[in-house]
Amino acid sequence: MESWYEVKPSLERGGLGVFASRTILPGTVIMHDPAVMKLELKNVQFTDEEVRDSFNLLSDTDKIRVLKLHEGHRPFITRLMRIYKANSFGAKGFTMLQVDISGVNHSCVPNADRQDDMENDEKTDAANLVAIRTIAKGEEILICYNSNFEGMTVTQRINILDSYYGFRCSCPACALPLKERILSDTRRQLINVLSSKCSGFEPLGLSQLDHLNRQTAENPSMTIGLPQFPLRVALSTAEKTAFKALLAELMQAERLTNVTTANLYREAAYHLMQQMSENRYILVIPSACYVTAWMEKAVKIFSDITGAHSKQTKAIKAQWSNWQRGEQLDLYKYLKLDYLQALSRGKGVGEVFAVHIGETVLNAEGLIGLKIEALSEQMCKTRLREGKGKVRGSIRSP
Ligand SMILES: C[S@@+](CC[C@H](N)C(=O)[O-])C[C@H]1O[C@@H](n2cnc3c(N)ncnc32)[C@H](O)[C@@H]1O
Repeated sequence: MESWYEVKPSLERGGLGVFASRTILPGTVIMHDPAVMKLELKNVQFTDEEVRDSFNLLSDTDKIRVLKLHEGHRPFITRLMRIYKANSFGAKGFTMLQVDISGVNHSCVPNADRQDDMENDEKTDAANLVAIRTIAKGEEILICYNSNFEGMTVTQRINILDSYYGFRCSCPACALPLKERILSDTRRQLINVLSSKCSGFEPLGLSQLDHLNRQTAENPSMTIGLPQFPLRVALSTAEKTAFKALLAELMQAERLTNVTTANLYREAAYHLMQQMSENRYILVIPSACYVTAWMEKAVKIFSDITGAHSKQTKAIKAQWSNWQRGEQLDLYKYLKLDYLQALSRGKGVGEVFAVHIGETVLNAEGLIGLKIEALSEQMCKTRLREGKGKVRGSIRSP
């Protein structure tokens, strides 16, 4: 099969870069690249001897491939260590060198992602280069070199890229005019707080990166990575809902939309449904609106990124229609809100905020229907306080 890419000089970034040789759709595996070297991070850092011993195990062809790689500027004594540091990627307790993927340049708003290869759910030592949006023929393929960049300000990203990779990033997120940059920095700081909390950790302390430079970069305190501490207090379901929805919105505003963003919307919708199911007999309309809007966003992102007919898009659509069969959402789907609004205005309810779902009744034609009562926000609060929406008997999870 014709290759998806070609390696050639990158006029915009200097050195070599990897370019799309034809249009690449989101989700495409552009490269599958087995690791040629893998080092365990036993004592935080590995030694020159460990790098050399690992290199000596390579075939002659692979040795030549490694020695051709970019050497970087960092002050290590041996050339092998400089090459390894400039081109390897960290993966929990290990670092690995995948020669072809290491030729891909960086952007803080990438169009591709380097992902660990999973075969039958088992992590292999290979990595895949996967398109995360449509990449036009001739466009440079770019990945983000640091998995924490989403939550870092422009200064923090610039300091890391200069200190460890020796270049100044000119991507759209780093080249923003001052006013927009301040806004973007604020969003990124919020992303750091929310993404840490949503993964069960206190936010990463990033302030030391504001003063990082090439001199301080090699201090052991800088190279051990940022420590993460588990959350002191676990998040409530309401916090999970709000944090995940806000995080997804911030990722979208920063043009970082990816499959994780879609999953955040899906999880926010799920947590909100969990809260709704605590008062199964009261349907709060804004809650149903949010669940619907978030699930529609999740479906759209999966469809945009992985394709309208991909396995992932089909799975999330199936999940959404399954959830819509849950009692409250099912009712929301069929509620004629305009009709309810007109009816309730006549009765002095004003804006319909919620409906109280009563028992099944027979109507004039003898047909079975649900007795639905429109509630204003105030009435809804009173009913909830009185526990009138509470589940009687067993509860079906969303
Ligand atoms: C892993 S190598 C990538 C391939 C490299 N361009 C080459 O010619 O082999 C990393 C180095 O590429 C360069 N680089 C990567 N992304 C860049 C960018 N956005 N702008 C300028 N230089 C970049 C830097 O010199 C960096 O240290």
